[in-house]
Amino acid sequence: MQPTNDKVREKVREKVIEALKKTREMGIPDEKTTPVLQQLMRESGENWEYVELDNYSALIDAIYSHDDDKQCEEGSSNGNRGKNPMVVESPASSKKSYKTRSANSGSSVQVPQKQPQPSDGDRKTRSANSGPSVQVPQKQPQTSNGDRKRKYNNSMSDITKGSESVQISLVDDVGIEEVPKFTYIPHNIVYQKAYVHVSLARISDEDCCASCKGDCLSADFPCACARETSGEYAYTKEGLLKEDFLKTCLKMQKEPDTFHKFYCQDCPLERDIINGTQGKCDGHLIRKFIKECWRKCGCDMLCGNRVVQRGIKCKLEVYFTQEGKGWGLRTLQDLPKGTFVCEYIGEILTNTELYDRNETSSSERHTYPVTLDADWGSEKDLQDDDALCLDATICGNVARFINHRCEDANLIDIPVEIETPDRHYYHIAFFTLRDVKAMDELTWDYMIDFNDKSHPVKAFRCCCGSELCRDKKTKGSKGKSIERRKILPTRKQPGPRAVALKRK
Ligand SMILES: C[S@@+](CC[C@H](N)C(=O)[O-])C[C@H]1O[C@@H](n2cnc3c(N)ncnc32)[C@H](O)[C@@H]1O
Repeated sequence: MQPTNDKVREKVREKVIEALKKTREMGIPDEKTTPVLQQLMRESGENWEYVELDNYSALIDAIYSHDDDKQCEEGSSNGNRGKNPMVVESPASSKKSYKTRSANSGSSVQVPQKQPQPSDGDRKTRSANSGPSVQVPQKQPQTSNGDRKRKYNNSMSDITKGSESVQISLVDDVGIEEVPKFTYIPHNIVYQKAYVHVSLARISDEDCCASCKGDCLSADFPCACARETSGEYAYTKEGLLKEDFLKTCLKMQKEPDTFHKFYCQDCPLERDIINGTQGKCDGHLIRKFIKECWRKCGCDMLCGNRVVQRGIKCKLEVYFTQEGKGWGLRTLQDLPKGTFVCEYIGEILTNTELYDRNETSSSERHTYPVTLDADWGSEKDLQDDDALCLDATICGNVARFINHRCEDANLIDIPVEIETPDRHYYHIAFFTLRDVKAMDELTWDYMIDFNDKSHPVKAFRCCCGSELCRDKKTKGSKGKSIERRKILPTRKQPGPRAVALKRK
């Protein structure tokens, strides 16, 4: 049954009253709020979710922006308006805009905003060659009423610089953070010594479906590429991951001890080069893989067994979280369970290279290396010069912003075999574990054992906010057995960058 117009009007009236109550609390009179609220509603497609977000921060910002614009215009007519001599503008930084977003459509309405007048000389400039960072982050100047700091929405319309088929925006609702410095890459890249052998000759006839045509999912029988998943495709016709597959992958994560494990004689993850010791292997899960059709297959690019290789399709946004986790990733559209979100992309390094990189680089608060399980179960034990990891610190994609959440994260990472028929190198793809609503943060469980006292490096203090957060002071409790990720490489001296998001 449709709600009546009266009911809708009543609901809107209540929402307006709530908004005015909030702005009055901040000493903003209704006559200032009302026109800005009306404009914001028009521009956001009447999206109250956006207006109310973060305790009405978009509305409050818009009111102050409106004030500043007026002051700018007055300054201009007085002949005072001009460029801040302290700011060296990059082409993108000169396009500073106040941005409204529609949570449902993911589309954005740009309201051009004039450069605010400099109140002091504390704006920082950015070099043009430091990755996709094109903003001029500013410290917050005082507003005219002096009691509330003016927020600036540092924003970028597309952090991918056109390298993905969708644009991915970045916003700083808090307004204080520098835009992250990194180079956006849409595909993994070998750093120097990592051995990744891609060649069509390595793909045997049994490892591809050369005789297929069109869409493998529509054929009467599953093709050779479905062999990995017991003769069934991992994807549905709608392009979602199948329920059963998702369930098993999650069970592997939650109850690793109920699955078969491989134990190495000389585990690369337990080597401590500094002390010259070798710990006992904890065992590695033989994980479930997705195998996608690829170049040697006869099907076409729109085949339903090619999802990850077609790249990001969801509307995503990088934003600055309020809980102390730094930047995070959220979806701008509702995502059904089993949706492919993005791959974890970075430079492919050997363990040794990662170790050397960590030794020479300055310590940073956030860490971005993820290990690949690398050939567990193969005949020879892996050495650090062979075992691979993905490091998104310098070069990476949007996945480098996905924060950790203990136990009830909404994403899961699943290994995907595409162009190499072995398990030495593969892709790490993120899929939704349940239906996710627009504007929800996307998170995955890094599987960190926060209680592991024996570990040389303390993981970050977790602020995931989950009721099931593992980073709690559990006196006398050893915590439950989890499939741990550990620091890579183990010979790294304790330091904040040494925590790798490692799966064991
Ligand atoms: C892969 S990065 C995620 C993006 C990062 N927040 C940023 O600003 O670039 C991993 C880092 O984010 C931070 N982080 C992720 N999840 C967190 C959590 N639940 N609590 C606190 N910090 C977290 C930690 O500093 C961690 O080393």
